[in-house]
Amino acid sequence: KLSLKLVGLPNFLSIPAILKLANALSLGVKSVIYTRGRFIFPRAQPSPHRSFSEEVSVFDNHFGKLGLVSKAYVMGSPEKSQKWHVYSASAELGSQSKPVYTFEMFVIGLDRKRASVFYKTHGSSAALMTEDSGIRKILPQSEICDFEFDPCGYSMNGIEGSAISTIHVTPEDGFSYAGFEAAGYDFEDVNLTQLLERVLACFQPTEFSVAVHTDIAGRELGKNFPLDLNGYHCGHKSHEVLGSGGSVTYQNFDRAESCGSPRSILKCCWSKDEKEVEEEF
Ligand SMILES: C[S@@+](CC[C@H](N)C(=O)[O-])C[C@H]1O[C@@H](n2cnc3c(N)ncnc32)[C@H](O)[C@@H]1O
Repeated sequence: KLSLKLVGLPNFLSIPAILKLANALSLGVKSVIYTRGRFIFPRAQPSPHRSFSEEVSVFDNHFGKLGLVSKAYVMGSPEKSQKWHVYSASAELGSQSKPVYTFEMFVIGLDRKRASVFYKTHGSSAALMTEDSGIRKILPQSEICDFEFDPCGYSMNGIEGSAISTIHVTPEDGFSYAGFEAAGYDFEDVNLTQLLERVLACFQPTEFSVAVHTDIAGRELGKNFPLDLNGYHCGHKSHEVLGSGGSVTYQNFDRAESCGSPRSILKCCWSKDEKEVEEEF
């Protein structure tokens, strides 16, 4: 299994190189899944990243030749600009008995104080950012390799047995966002709602979306998740069955303007003058 997280501009040039290396090891492709958020300033992007259909045709060109059958979806509310694009291609229906779950969160509009942790200073370090942001507490048993960018920004990869996690933070005010992904965890052991709340506590975003992917049909976790989340309004929820027999559940959330509940882990301290990322369609 090979997992690539591409932050910023996706780069598909690695696909032929990966297929060539796999071929040299006599490894075939059983299934492929590609997910991405919305297209921001699509006309300013180089081909094939101006639209999802362009990206899908590149994937189909590579994986169709290998006999994989593909499906592509755009998930999310028609009223929301935030979307979840999913491309899936597979050679056969999954035959394993234990599902592999992937949990992805995309948070937008970070609380300024939380975002300030991810700015390089004289005394800062990636390890301190991991501690001070609360990222260390998200999956406390994981081994973390973290990196601080100059003048700001943060990335980490975590590993815990066969499970992995990754976080990438763009803290610049006005267009701040962060991505979190955890794959290979047994979400019967790791409570998904608590995991989600630990990620939210690090960033306290104005808006976020969650996607839960399972590679086996009928083993969805996302259907009744999250049950109850204080401080946020649940938005549109969508569910798609993938060609491989797996599925994706996707949901948007917006911060409630008043969150007086004593159970809330979130502070209502966002400023209304923070603007959403501008975009073109
Ligand atoms: C978390 S990084 C994304 C890095 C991504 N994992 C990569 O390898 O390109 C994005 C944040 O780091 C900042 N940054 C600083 N130097 C950068 C660089 N050389 N490449 C990418 N991002 C950089 C950006 O302004 C942004 O806030």
